[in-house]
Amino acid sequence: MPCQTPVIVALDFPDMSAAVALAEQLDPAQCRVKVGKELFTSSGPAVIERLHQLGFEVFLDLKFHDIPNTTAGAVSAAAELGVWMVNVHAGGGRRMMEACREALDGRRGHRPLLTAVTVLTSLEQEDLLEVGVDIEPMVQVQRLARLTQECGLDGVVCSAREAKALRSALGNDLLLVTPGIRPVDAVADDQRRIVTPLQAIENGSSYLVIGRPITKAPDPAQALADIVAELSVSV
Ligand SMILES: O=c1ccn([C@@H]2O[C@H](COP(=O)(O)O)[C@@H](O)[C@H]2O)c(=O)[nH]1
Repeated sequence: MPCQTPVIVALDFPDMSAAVALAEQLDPAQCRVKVGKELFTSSGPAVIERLHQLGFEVFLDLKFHDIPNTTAGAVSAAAELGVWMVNVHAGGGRRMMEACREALDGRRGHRPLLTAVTVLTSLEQEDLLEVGVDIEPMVQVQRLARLTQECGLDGVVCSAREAKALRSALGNDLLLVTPGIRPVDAVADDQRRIVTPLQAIENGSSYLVIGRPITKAPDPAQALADIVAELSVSV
């Protein structure tokens, strides 16, 4: 059965056996899964294949950021793996994002969704200032989201704090993929621009990326079920 919820569980584990052990506790009808830099670096395409065998759609979250030719090749390689979504950094610029979109459009067969990271959810205004971006995260996110939309990508990765403003500025077609999700009683960890699951949906998020509040819970399946139950009043 295809996934019925907007939840994407981040499988941030050091190896394939730990990631698969967690995934086996989850139901592919209740969530998609995300493979990031740690897991993919340790395990490679084999972990994607195994997660597909378990019935999950996979978001390959490698946040490619390089020159256009290199990045277009990387997203094409991700498409070969059959992943559901792949992403780049919007900070790579217009020509990079257009090259990636064109590479996927020119493919035969499976085409993953292509999204671009705007401002990482671990960053706040002081962090941006230190790297020479002297504006609020909200303004920088809107600037990069507009550029992403102009380049014809499917969506952006942002905080759900920015979702409402993006919906009014850019409409309903752009997918808003939002990490930094924390249930009310959860710790923020290294995240800074956090939002609860229900508030994220109310703000206009398309997908909620949730890692530690589920994967580090005593009962991950129950933690996921609790979040899905919270959302079912609004989805
Ligand atoms: O801006 C971003 C982009 C990606 N992420 C990724 O999402 C998960 C969040 O995990 P939590 O344990 O729920 O904090 C993680 O894999 C990040 O690499 C993000 O947090 N923010």
